[in-house]
Amino acid sequence: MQKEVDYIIVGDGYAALFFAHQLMKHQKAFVLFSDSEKSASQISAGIINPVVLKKFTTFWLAAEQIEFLSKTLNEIQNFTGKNYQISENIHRIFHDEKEKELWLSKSETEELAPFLAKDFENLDTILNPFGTGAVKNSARLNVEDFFTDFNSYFKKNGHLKAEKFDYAELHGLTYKEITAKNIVFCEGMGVSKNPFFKDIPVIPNKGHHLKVKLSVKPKNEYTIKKKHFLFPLNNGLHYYGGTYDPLEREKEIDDFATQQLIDGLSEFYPHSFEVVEINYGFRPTVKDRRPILGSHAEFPNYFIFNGLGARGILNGCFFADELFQHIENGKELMKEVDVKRFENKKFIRL
Ligand SMILES: Cc1cc2nc3c(=O)[nH]c(=O)nc-3n(C[C@H](O)[C@H](O)[C@H](O)COP(=O)(O)OP(=O)(O)OC[C@H]3O[C@@H](n4cnc5c(N)ncnc54)[C@H](O)[C@@H]3O)c2cc1C
Repeated sequence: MQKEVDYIIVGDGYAALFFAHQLMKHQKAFVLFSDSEKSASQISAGIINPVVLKKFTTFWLAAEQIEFLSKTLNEIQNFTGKNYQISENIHRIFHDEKEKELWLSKSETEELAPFLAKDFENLDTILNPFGTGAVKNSARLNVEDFFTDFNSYFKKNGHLKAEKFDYAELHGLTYKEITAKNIVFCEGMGVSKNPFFKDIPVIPNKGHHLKVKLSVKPKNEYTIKKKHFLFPLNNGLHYYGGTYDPLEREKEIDDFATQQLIDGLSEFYPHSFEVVEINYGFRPTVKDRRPILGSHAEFPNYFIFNGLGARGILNGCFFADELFQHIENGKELMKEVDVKRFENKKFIRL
């Protein structure tokens, strides 16, 4: 039987789920295609962080994105019954006194005052001779429950198509038995197989994380950051990651990245730990570090939502609304994120 919907969403990561939430909120009919592969989103740390922790700077729209995420997670709670925000601030371990001074001076600036706490702390169990600084307004997403619950919600409400979207079966706005008004492609690095958007320059940046069993657990369970993030999971294990391995493209675990993580953790965790699990994923990144949104030049009802980079949660949440407002209400896209910025470049065939 033929089915008519407002939207088809292709993909099941942060881009797809935050866009789906906009559709749920505005009572639009939709189906979402999920190929059930573990997405980069599902292996992400879930860190919500307004500060670049190498240089102690903030980034484009950080404050607006943090505020919007909090509002959105409250709205999502109305559908799934849970709020996935874990309000645990990041504690950045200082490498030396100089870094501490830099943090302090930055915390006086108008831009960073809302984010950099001035009272330093010394944490138990780990090595932090120069102390740690807390990032105010940082938090964490309960990644596992977020994806499990959305999946159940989609199943229960008839939104989920648990299959790979086969581009050859798409004819205009009809896909097999489904006809849609719009199609939003949210495939992360899977975009390279999409005949309509494959030439958009989305670049993979591979990342690994470990799940570890710590022999001595910190008394206060903060999110701790030195080279990577360490934080507790629900099951007694800790998450440690992730690496940035931009030159790696193989779909397998890299020994080098694994060792980098073991060394990184050993640097500040002086007790024994056991590596229980290793995972990897590919961040969809863009050279200009801006997401990619907008419609296809020839097929105006085909949309791309990609390029979320290392900030899938903040970018995904904020720009899902931008894209929805653009499609439904004709709101102009910010030029920084509009897919049109790639038009007229010779490597693009839009
Ligand atoms: C180790 C690591 C740690 C990270 N930590 C954080 C973090 O702490 N905070 C943060 O904000 N971000 C983090 N990120 C970045 C974040 O994961 C990405 O920005 C985000 O996952 C991108 O989301 P996406 O929805 O665009 O793509 P993806 O998460 O890759 O999702 C796309 C999905 O679509 C599916 N798909 C593709 N083609 C098809 C098709 N034809 N049919 C059906 N399904 C299809 C894919 O299989 C995939 O499941 C991390 C990334 C990594 C690798």
